[in-house]
Amino acid sequence: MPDMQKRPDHRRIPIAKVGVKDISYPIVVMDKNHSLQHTVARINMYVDLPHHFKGTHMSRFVEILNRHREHIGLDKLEPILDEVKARLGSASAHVEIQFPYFIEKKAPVSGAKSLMEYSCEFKASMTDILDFVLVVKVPLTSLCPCSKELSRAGAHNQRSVMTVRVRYREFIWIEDLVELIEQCGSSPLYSLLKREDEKYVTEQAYDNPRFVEDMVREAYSRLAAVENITWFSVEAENFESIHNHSAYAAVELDRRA
Ligand SMILES: Nc1nc2c(ncn2[C@@H]2O[C@H](COP(=O)(O)OP(=O)(O)OP(=O)(O)O)[C@@H](O)[C@H]2O)c(=O)[nH]1
Repeated sequence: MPDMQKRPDHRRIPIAKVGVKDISYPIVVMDKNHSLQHTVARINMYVDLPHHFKGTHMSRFVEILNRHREHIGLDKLEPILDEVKARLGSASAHVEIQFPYFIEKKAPVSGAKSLMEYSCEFKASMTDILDFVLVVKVPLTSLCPCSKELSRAGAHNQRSVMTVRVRYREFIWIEDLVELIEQCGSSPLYSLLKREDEKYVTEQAYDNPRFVEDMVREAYSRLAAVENITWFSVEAENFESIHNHSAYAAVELDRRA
């Protein structure tokens, strides 16, 4: 059969990333409290393509995933990227694994247990050495300090999402990152709250007003104190309840030298 992908291309334009996107696939993630957690990811896999080839071999990405199907997790990223580079004959390879991760939380007063979902991502690239970034999105409540100061009663508050990205030397638990980031808003979120919990989190948020700037500065201080983290970025987006737009802030620290 003819193989179009192998044919030459004469435009002299190399492609930085080409591959497959949004493959739904079961994976296994290390769970701090239950050793392993099975979840379903959306996976993207890319390679670079030199200018002289017409196309890449899309089927080979999926073949490689299938070869590791028994256990696709953090420890498999390096072997998968090595294999992608070798099978596709590329100089670089990238894999992005986005998945929902569940953490059991206890309501602050009643102790009622519930599962909270956190959107996470493993982003790994390989040229000569592996570059790995862990991404975790943490939803929070934020309450506006300005509104609290100005208003005779109440203060506007909203759901916020903080996105933390880290590079590190030694393994970091998703649970520990979530716990660190949850300290940075006005109050954490829970899936299940009884009335006594609702009173508690409402008052907690009122007692801890935070601008979006306060949230990223708080996260910066806490993450910078963790020596194991070599690079991080933090974004906060507050889905304002008095505006039809969001308040946003971002910070970054790079200690790789
Ligand atoms: N490169 C490329 N392939 C595409 C695209 N859209 C669909 N495909 C299909 O991806 C399929 C798999 O390609 P290959 O991996 O080269 O398949 P193959 O030649 O059977 O496999 P190998 O022998 O391992 O190369 C082909 O049927 C392509 O038509 C595209 O935009 N670019």
